[in-house]
Amino acid sequence: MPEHSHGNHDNLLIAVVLLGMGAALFSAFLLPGWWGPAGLIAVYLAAGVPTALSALSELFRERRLDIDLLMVLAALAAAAVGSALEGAVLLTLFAISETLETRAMGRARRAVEALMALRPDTALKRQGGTVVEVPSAELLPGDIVVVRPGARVPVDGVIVEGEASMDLSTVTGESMPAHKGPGDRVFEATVNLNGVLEVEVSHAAADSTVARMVALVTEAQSQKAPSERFSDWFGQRYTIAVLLGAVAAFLGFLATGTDMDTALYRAATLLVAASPCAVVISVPAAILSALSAAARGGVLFKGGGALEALAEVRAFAFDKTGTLTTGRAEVTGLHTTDESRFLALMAGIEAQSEHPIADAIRRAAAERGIDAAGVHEVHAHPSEGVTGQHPDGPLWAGNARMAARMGADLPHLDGVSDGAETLIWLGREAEILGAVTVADRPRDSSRAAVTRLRSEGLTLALMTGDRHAVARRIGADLGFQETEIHADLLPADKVALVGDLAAQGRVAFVGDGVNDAAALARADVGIAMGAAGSEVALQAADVALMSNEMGQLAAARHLARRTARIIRQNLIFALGAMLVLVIGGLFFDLPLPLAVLGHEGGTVLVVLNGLRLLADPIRRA
Ligand SMILES: Nc1ncnc2c1ncn2[C@@H]1O[C@H](COP(=O)(O)OP(=O)(O)OP(=O)(O)O)[C@@H](O)[C@H]1O
Ligand SMILES: [Zn+2]
Repeated sequence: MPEHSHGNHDNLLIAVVLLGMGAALFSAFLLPGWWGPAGLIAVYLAAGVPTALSALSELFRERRLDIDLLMVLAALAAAAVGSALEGAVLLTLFAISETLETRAMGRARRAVEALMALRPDTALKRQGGTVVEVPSAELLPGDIVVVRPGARVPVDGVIVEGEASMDLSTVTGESMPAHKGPGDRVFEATVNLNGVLEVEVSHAAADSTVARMVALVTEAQSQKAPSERFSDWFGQRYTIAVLLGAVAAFLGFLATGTDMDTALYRAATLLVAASPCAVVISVPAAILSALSAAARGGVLFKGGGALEALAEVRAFAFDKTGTLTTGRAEVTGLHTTDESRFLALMAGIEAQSEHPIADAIRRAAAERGIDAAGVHEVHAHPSEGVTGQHPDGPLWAGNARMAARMGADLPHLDGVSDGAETLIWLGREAEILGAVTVADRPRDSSRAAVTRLRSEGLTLALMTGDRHAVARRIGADLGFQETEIHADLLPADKVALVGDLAAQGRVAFVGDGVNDAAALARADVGIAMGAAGSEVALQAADVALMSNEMGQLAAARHLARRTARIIRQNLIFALGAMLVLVIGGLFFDLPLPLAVLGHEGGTVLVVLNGLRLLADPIRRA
């Protein structure tokens, strides 16, 4: 809690404060004795001195006026006019509420670190013919570990043998188990429900997905959201104003004939009544909780700013491939005279590409037992295709735009050229060697998510580098209207379109981090899907959905809006309470202990209200 950095009242100090307060009250109301003054001194020393010291050091070192200084001043003023007991009540309640706040905020902050505790300490590592138990931290990429049924996976890796249902909820927030088999990635801390797996380690424990999630959230929590910057700024200005106001009120009371002691007491009451602790802590309490709740549901916000921006988004723009669609394309047709040579060249030129199209082509070749030809000097041309050198001469593979760049005239292929599947041509300079159609299908969760966002009155857009016919087929399937579908886009076109949307309000761009980093960056909120295991997506976005579950999008937006609502509630409540207390102090002789109770009680209440977000069930929304 750097901004509300009340001194750290540790347990011992709190115990001394409570004991001292007990003694002072006992002496005041039951049996007077030396323990009364001793108790008061104990309270002032244990609660006041550490706070005063840290506030003074902040004042001189960072030139910041800590709100807590107001509390100490008020307590001293109370003591000066002979109301030391009331000053002690103030310090005691202050110390208690500080402790509660610190605990609560710590809980919100550490909710994500709890994920770390789920990582198994040891792993069963295969060594020759046997299996030995080793510390997970010592596993290296390439090691093979055995994961028994019911066990948590000790590292990030790829399954080499075995199949199992896996509970991925710790990473993705999805409660439905997923089936995983050879070649699939598995993540540290997820649970193998029923199979025996052999997993090849891909990352050391220190840079596993879970470790990176925790690091990202911790980083996010340390960043200030815009409204947080406001409440800080407000806290600073306002603290000075309160100090001056109390002095003015003191002089005012004197001028209107109040005696010295009463005037000082009432000024001290005002100091407490008007101090803005609750206002300052309203925002961080809500944001810390929301960031943690989201992360446990598999949604990583890169900071409070992303959370606040998402609450205000008016338009969602979607990338198609790998976002609305599964990104696992299939080759659906070959149009060539020599299929094996064609596929060998295609697989060769696409050997390095990470585009889903390339993956589909490589799989199609592998299924037919065709080896990829050796193609060198391969260059990717975003949104067009790839070029390379084969011993027989240069090669290119790509769409109509790529063909045009090569000066090739495209033949008309009946039922294909005007079909609704992605069409990739293979050519050598101006000569066409053949074509392949590739189709991808919408994710199961896309339609419901799109419908839901639309029903909430948001503007939607589909943006793709693919051709119109494909975009229209997928778009219509998902309920996009003709005018919302934009195809044949270059990455720069996506950026420009996002800019157009941004003219009407905040825009979120939802992508997969492949070829759309610029649009993700241009949008007010860049959201990456399927970020578990994809470094690019994690880096490029403001919000990363660990799973491929589109439903998380609406859930994340709900959490963001709920956070904004709770922040608003908190601010209104905090300002309202302050107003009531100040009016009480100015006109109704509000006793100091009541002002303190109202002040500290209000502060604790806004923290607890913020903490409600910690329970937000993002994964079920
Ligand atoms: N490696 C590649 N091989 C062949 N063609 C490619 C390759 N990369 C891109 N293309 C061509 O460029 C088009 C646009 O690609 P781009 O990556 O911009 O969009 P996309 O990922 O297919 O779709 P979206 O924009 O919806 O994500 C593809 O449809 C394809 O025709
Ligand atoms: Zn306070």
